[in-house]
Amino acid sequence: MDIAFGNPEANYSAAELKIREAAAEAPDCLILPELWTTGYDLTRLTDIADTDGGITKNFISSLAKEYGINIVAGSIAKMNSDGITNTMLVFNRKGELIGEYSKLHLFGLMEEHLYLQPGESKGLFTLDGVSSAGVICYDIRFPEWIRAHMTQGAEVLFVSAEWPLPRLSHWRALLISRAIENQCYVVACNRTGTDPANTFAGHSMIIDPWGEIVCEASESEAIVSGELDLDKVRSIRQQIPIFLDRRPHLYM
Ligand SMILES: NC(=O)CCC(=O)C(=O)O
Repeated sequence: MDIAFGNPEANYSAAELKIREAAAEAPDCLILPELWTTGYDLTRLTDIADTDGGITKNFISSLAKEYGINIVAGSIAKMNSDGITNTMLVFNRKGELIGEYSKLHLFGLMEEHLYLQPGESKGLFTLDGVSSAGVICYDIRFPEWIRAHMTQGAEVLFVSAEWPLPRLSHWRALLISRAIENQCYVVACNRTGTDPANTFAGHSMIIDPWGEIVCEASESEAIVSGELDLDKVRSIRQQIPIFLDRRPHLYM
């Protein structure tokens, strides 16, 4: 989706329409992009961040429950007692909040470090019995961070992003690499449109554990969908058993 700069009201309305449109197809899971309620209006976050994520939690929880779908609700600027974090919220089919992950690596080029606090813990959660991980945008440049999730059994990596167009080739290459090296599905959602500083790349995509693209959007707004065959993860992990062949005691 495109994101209205610093305008949560407009973004909740737009997201609701899109969620209802996508939910009509009865998917198992939906994913939204990074900072979808505010965009990168960082200088105004103290006014527009969501306190404890309360508004977004109620909003997404009721949609997840209404349609009986899992929602990886991208990330939002969440106002906490000790600052603002860029936080992913994950809801199950009952509308229960089952995962919360704050972006670990803040992206200096977009001045995140000046306005946001980094997270301190992993983004692991289980959806419909599937062990999954969620990370945010710049995090995909840190393969060791993704690996730390995969060694704990994750089979699907969800990525929410606001990734700019000039680095579209990095977006695609990094996501495909994370899928191949971890033999996992990558389900990645990136915003489209522009803000005062950037034009964004779109190209939300799903990649299978062999590195093949299951579906990919263009630079325009779109709802793209694909099917995940988890047996594929398991058979590739048996065929080329990288998790057994690792020699981590020599890696430091
Ligand atoms: N929002 C982000 O974290 C952007 C990361 C990015 O553009 C990159 O090149 O890395």
